[in-house]
Amino acid sequence: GPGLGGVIIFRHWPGNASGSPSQSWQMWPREREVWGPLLELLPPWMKMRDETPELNHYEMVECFTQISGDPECRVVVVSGAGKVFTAGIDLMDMASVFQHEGGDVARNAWNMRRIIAKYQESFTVIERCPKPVVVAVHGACIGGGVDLITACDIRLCTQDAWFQVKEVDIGLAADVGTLQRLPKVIGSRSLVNELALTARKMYADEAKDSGLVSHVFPDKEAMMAGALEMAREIAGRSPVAVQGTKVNLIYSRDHSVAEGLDYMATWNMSMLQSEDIVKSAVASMEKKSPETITFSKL
Ligand SMILES: CC/C=C\C=C\CC(=O)SCCNC(=O)CCNC(=O)[C@H](O)C(C)(C)COP(=O)(O)OP(=O)(O)OC[C@H]1O[C@@H](n2cnc3c(N)ncnc32)[C@H](O)[C@@H]1OP(=O)(O)O
Repeated sequence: GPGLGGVIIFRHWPGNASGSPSQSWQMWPREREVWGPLLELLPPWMKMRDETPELNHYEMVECFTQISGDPECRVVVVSGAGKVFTAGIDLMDMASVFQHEGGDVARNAWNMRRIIAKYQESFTVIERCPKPVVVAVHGACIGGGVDLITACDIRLCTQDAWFQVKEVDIGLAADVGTLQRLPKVIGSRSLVNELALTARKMYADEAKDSGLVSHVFPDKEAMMAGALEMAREIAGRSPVAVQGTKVNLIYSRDHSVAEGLDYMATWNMSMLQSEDIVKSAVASMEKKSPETITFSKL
């Protein structure tokens, strides 16, 4: 939107018209106006995604791949529509995707591995997107929802939010990111283990105390206002600086300090030559906010 450098909001709702959850993604009407014509150009198999659970991951991968390469977009806000943020995987879909009718174990297993990797990719694509992703959680955030939010950069929630690593309750070890990313988000390994092994609910205040979320808002309206204000602040800063910061934070999380510093030096040997630095330094000396600067698209 004007002045924002592009904030795109996608909503994940856990209830279809009849009230039962589905793994569908919906754009806000304003975004649909922009993206609608493009959706018409998609091949038919992509339009089948609501009916074909195994294809659902394409929506996330397609969406974030487009965002990654879209110079108009500088930051993303993900929120949920309806009663809760997300009820996690559609248990009805899961039954059909994972059921087996005989066949060779090795071939079944190989196929299963391929399916799991596709599901994993639908959240890894968020982390790989160089644009920061702010996620705003209200109500329940269950199972796959925790996988999703741990791949985001900034987590906000409402006072009524709760989080549940539910997988052990449905007989599986979480396999699309929670076990890998949650320990890097929450400082206490013991708490991560407890949440993942008992599937107990964690409510907003504990989520804040543990570091899972950085802000708790009284209600969804206040949270969305806070999320959009945060997005506005990020979008108002140099995209070279912002995207370089996200990429290097994630690289450093997964590498030693020495490797991270080495990567950073290689990164900034070109990025420090950006015109954004001169513009930002001049504005800073003139005591102007970076938001007053017009940065070129990236
Ligand atoms: C490769 C694998 C990739 C990802 C794996 C992810 C693993 C997970 O996500 S595990 C978590 C799975 N989710 C759940 O177990 C959630 C179960 N649901 C609930 O806890 C509750 O329904 C609720 C979301 C907290 C909402 O509660 P409430 O407001 O009381 O509504 P309900 O009456 O319970 O539900 C309404 C309606 O929705 C159906 N439903 C709820 N959750 C799911 C679901 N995950 N999948 C399918 N259907 C669900 C529920 O059965 C009700 O249906 P009716 O037809 O109206 O009875």
